[in-house]
Amino acid sequence: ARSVNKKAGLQPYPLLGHLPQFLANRHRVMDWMTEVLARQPTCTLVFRRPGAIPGVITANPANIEHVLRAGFDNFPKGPRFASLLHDFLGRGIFNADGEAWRAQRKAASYEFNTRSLRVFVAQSVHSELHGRLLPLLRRAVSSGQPVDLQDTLERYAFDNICRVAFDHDPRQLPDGDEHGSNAGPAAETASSRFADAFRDAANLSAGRFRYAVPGFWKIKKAFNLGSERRLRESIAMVHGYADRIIRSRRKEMSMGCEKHDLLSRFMASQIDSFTETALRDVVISFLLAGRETTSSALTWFFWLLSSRPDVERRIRDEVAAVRARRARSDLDNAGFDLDELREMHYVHAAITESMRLYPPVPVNFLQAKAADVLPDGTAVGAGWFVAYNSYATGRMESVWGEDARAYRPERWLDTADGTFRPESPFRYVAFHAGPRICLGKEMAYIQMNSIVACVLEEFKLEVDGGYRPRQVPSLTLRMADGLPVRVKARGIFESNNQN
Ligand code: HEM
Repeated sequence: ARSVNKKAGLQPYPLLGHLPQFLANRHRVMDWMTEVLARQPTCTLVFRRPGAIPGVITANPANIEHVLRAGFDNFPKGPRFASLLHDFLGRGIFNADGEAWRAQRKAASYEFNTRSLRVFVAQSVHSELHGRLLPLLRRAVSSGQPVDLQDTLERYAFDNICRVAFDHDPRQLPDGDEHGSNAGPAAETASSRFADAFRDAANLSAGRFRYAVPGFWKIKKAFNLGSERRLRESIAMVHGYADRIIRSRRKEMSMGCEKHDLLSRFMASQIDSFTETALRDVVISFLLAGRETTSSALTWFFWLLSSRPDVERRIRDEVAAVRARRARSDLDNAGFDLDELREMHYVHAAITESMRLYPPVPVNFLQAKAADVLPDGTAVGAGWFVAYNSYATGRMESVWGEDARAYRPERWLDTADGTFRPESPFRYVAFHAGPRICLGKEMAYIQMNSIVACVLEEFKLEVDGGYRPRQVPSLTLRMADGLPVRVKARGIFESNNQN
């Protein structure tokens, strides 16, 4: 009787609150939350655990709009969230509130909106794609060895975001002419140690969110034990490495060297107001934001696509049509420029639709400063957490209609002219919404659309039909065992109508 009841929603146990139901469903927490929220009268649950302050979890767009926009100042990330990530991120944009956040947001928004950054991003995406990712897939075709697509895309994204954030190349994917394993550099280098330490620091920091006894990590930290010791070591490695890059960049810039990456732009415009530690915090926040998000999005996308030849065919048709419209002088250009990517409405819709069902950031926590009442009437106490669940919101029939669970890129296209129609960001909350909406959204789409167009033009990625990925909701939604794919070349003479 205490499980989900259609009328009354999920009932808490005396003393134990919702903890027993939560623990019983831990292995499928996102789908469980979706079922629970779908049965709540307003897609919102007051969540109770013994000995902890309650909180609200919602998949209701009106509530989401309230906490992310109208009530923005009352719903910061808050000290609880900030303390978990502070050792790693300091007061970088991702982990800051109030004035510290506002100043960084203002400076970063300006830089993210320049055309020159967009061009620099497109160049970095192009060289990583054509110089490394596509050659790696060609080698996988020849060797017949399966590739872990999730790992490969994470390496791709890390190389890419490091270049964009501070013009550094950690070489997580080997160059096109380097042979050896399918992914990963042959020898351990300072760069690969940095990348490994970054991965550990991100995973171990995320692990702090998962303790059954919430503050237990603080005791381990005080005694420098186990995961907290490893976290301390990996953070020291990441910080030391980033500090060295920042110091040498300062020298280069004082000698008049002009660079286009985010760190150099920040240094050029904010040189007086940002200390070296503040610059490092900003860079690390960017690396974290760009590392696992696009790779998570594309991993789920390619998995969905592997059972949808109809969608794959429409993507290939659209990409071929864009190529066919090219002027003769451009025929040798292997990639797609920004204008061509903008013409690919179906590609854009197919990726967007995939993130509706598998948002890279599946849940996001805020903390109420003062008591408030949400638009659906839910009362929130001071200090409570308020989480919006993007995974559940993307699957609510009350938001998306009866076919909410179906993967249907067409729902994003104008029926008259086939152009992409954006949704309200409070219904489609994959990129967050309101004043803190993701700064890298456009950059992410340049990267994702380019990869999808170029990979599907040349290859077919096959996934074993029985493969059911297990989800790990870390900071991002990942597959516990990666995504093994077999890479097949598309024949040169293959018609677009075959898959
Ligand atoms: C598919 C790809 C991506 C998705 C789905 C995504 C999603 C999000 C979400 C949900 C947030 C809010 C997180 C929070 O407040 O806790 C966010 C913030 C942010 N994202 Fe993205 N992101 C993506 C790619 C990127 C990339 C490539 C960058 C490049 C640096 C980036 C930069 C940022 C930054 C700087 C913030 C913090 C904004 C602020 O707090 O003012 N994102 N993103």
